[in-house]
Parts: sequence; C-alpha cells; structure tokens
Amino acid sequence: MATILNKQHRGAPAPEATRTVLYLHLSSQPETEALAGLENWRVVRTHSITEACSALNQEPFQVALAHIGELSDEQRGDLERLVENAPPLNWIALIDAGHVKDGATSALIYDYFFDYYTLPLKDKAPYLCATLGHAWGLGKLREQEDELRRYREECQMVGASPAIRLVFSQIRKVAGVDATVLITGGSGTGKELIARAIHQRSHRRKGPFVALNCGALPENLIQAELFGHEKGAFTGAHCRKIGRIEAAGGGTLFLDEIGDLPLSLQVNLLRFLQEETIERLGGHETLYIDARVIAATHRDLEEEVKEGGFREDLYYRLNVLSIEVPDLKEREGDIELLANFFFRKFTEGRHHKVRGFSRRAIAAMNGHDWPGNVRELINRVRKAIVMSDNRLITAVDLGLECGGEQAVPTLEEARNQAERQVIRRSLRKAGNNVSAAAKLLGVSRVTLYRLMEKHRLPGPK
Ligand SMILES: Nc1ncnc2c1ncn2[C@@H]1O[C@H](COP(=O)(O)OP(=O)(O)OP(=O)(O)O)[C@@H](O)[C@H]1O
Repeated sequence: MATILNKQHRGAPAPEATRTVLYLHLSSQPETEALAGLENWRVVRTHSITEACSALNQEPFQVALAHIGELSDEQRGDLERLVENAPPLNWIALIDAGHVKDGATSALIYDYFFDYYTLPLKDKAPYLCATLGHAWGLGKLREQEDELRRYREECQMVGASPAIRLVFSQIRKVAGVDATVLITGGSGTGKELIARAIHQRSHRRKGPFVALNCGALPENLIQAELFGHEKGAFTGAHCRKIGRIEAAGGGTLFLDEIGDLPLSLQVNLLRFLQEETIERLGGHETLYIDARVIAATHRDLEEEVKEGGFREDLYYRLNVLSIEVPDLKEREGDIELLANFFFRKFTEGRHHKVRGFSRRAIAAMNGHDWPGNVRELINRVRKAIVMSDNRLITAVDLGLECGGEQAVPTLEEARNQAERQVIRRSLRKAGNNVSAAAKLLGVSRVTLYRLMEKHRLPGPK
C-alpha cells in the first residue's frame, strides 16, 4: 500500500504540507536522499506500478517522481502504460547512474517525462526542488484549464474571469448537496445555465430538469402549471394534467423569476418545500415528490420581503445555498471570449464572408455596459454576422457605435469598403463582363476574380 511521509524538523513544528508528489520506487537502490529535502511536500510513496496506479486512482496529483534503476522489458512496458494512461500529471525521472544510457529507458523518458535527474543528486538537490515546483504549478494551471474546458463542453458555459471562476467553484460545491439553491443576478447573466450545470453535476443528473418561468403566466394558470390538476378541476380542465413539480420527480425543478410568484402561491410552494408533498388541483390524493428546487431571480428578494411582496419564510427556505451571478461587464476578459465562442458557434459549418471581429469592435464591446448581459451579446453577434458587409465585424455592425461622422473606420476597413465599391461599379459599367471590368480597373481577369471572391461578389451568370 502507498504510505504517506510528512517530513518533520526535530524540535520544530511540522511545516504545513501544501503540495503532494507521488514517488514511485522502481530501483534496487535505496530510496533517494532527495526525498529528505522535500520540505513542505507531502510524499506519497509507492513501490510498484500497481501501488502507483491505486494511489493515482485515489487522489489527483500534479506531479510524480519515478525512481528508475535497471528495468526489465516487462517493467518498462508497465511503466510506459502507467505514464501514458494515468490522469495528466508531470512525471520527473530519477535515474540511477549507469542506466541513463539505456536506450529504451531514455526513449521512454524523452517521450513522456517532464524532466529527469541522475542519481546521486548531491548538489543538484535544490534544482530538483525547483523543477518539482514548476511541474506542480504547470499541473495546477492545466487542472484549471481542464475545468474551464469541461464547463464549455458539458454545460456550454464560457468564461475564465476570476468572477466566473468563483461561480464555477460554487456550482461544484452546491452540486454535491441536495439543498435548495437561490441564484441571483441580472437578466441574461446565465442563471438558467447555472441551474442546469448544478443539475448535471448532481446525483440527480439522470432525472429530469424541469424549468418554469413564474413571471410568464397569470396567477390562475401558474398554479395548475406547478401543481397539475385533475379532470374537471375547473372549466376547461378536460383531462388530468401533471404539474411541473410532479414532472420534476427524481430530478430538479428550476423556478425562474421566483420573485414574480404571486403571494397566494408562495404558501403552496412553501408547503411543498417543507413537506415534499403536493395535491393536484381538484384532487384529494397527497403525492410525495422528490424534487430538488433551484430558484432564480433578478430582483432583490430581501427588499421584497421588507416591503411585504415576498414571504420571509419562503425566502429563507429557498436561500439555503446561494449563488450570485456577476454582470457581464464585471467579468474581466470574458466578453471577447464569449463573443468569439458565439461567433464560431453561429458560423461553424457555414460559408460566411465574416472572419471575426475588428480590434475596434472588440474595444467597443469591452467598453459597453451590457445591460442585457450575455443574452444581449449573443443577439448583437448573431445580428452582426448576418448584416455585416465587412470581412471583420465592426463596432457599427454590432450597433455599438453609430455610423456617420463619429464612426471612423480602421484603414483596413476603409480599404476594403472602397475596393468593394469600385469593383461593383466597374462590373456594373461593364455590364457584368469580367474581362471588360478588369480592363477598367487596370488589373488582370484572374486578379479581379480573386477580388470578387474575397468580397463575395457574384460573377456573371
Ligand atoms: N457563461 C456563459 N457561456 C455561454 N453562454 C452563456 C453564458 N451565460 C449565459 N449564456 C447564454 O446566455 C443566454 C441567457 O442565459 P440564461 O437564460 O441562462 O440567463 P438568465 O439569467 O436565466 O436570464 P433571465 O434572467 O433573463 O431569465 C442563454 O442563451 C445562455 O445559453
């Protein structure tokens, strides 16, 4: 079994071990003296590939030391499989002198290892410590990047700013428990996306995710929508209808715009949260429903409670865990990231003349206030892709700078516009005859065809 070593100074309290390294001892020589110098490192020692495998399965490592002596072909094959298949981490080899020139081992190190040292270390020990530190730091960076990629791939959530990273870490924490969550934040900040991400990461992920916008329906309809009704419960109730709470059984119920839920229904929802039971409208049967509730609002519910518009007991019941979503303008660096993400999403697989955003457009996006947050950004990008006549989307295309005198185009934009105009004019004048138009422009036919393609101008029929 793997054992854990915490180095302790004699007479001094043990320094807090903040970083962990896996040590795999595959040599007939004794353990390297280097381990004694790894202060502030927690060393998990293993003495075979199997032990290393099980240690790697038990906890995440950023860095591992493999102490390599003479290896049989079988051992080398096992080591290769381990470093190739283990979760991504940086391996550093410590090789007993005399085995460095072993061709197969050096090829393995060259292919898979971050660095290597020959033993005995002697005065190279501080360098090993520094290498371990770098390898660990790089591993941490990779871990963060992996997490951002996972959010992008699994939840379609994009962002790398400190503000959104904090939200990601809160999602991770609340997903692991089954309590009610209240998500607050401006309109279009991604509250529903966050609720879905919590659901996907929770043990309920195989159950349904059912959403209801409490502000979208009149009071009488919302009650039937939430709790369902029996046949004949009211005029027009021609058959039994399952409500959203019931439909969310075994999964998650997302109540958007919870601040809009009428006071008369707040008490019903509170009863469900306390007793986990409902009765369909016009029904007498009490149904037990196991659904986790996530609510969201752009309103200040605490203020609403003070003003009597929202029940205090329901507020506390919903607000067991909370996530505050930052406005887009507070997410440093994310605007460009999101704009490019949506640009790729809307142009992928289609032939579009636009290639991306001009620098001025990016500056304008960064300077904009984004009252509609991510939803507004999506709409502006989508519209600009369709409407733009340029190769690069401009601030004007995004509706972030008015045209006319104020909007000074970049030199490239101006050149492109002028080029396009003059080609169009010459083609018109030449009755769409490319050879004649090329002559008017003083360029070859081939050049004109290339320019027409660049500006997506139709050729002669
Ligand atoms: N971080 C993000 N990455 C990618 N897309 C996002 C992100 N945040 C929000 N979106 C997208 O923005 C749009 C609005 O998000 P969502 O509906 O979750 O916001 P909301 O806060 O619930 O809005 P509202 O309060 O108006 O109901 C959706 O299309 C969503 O996919």
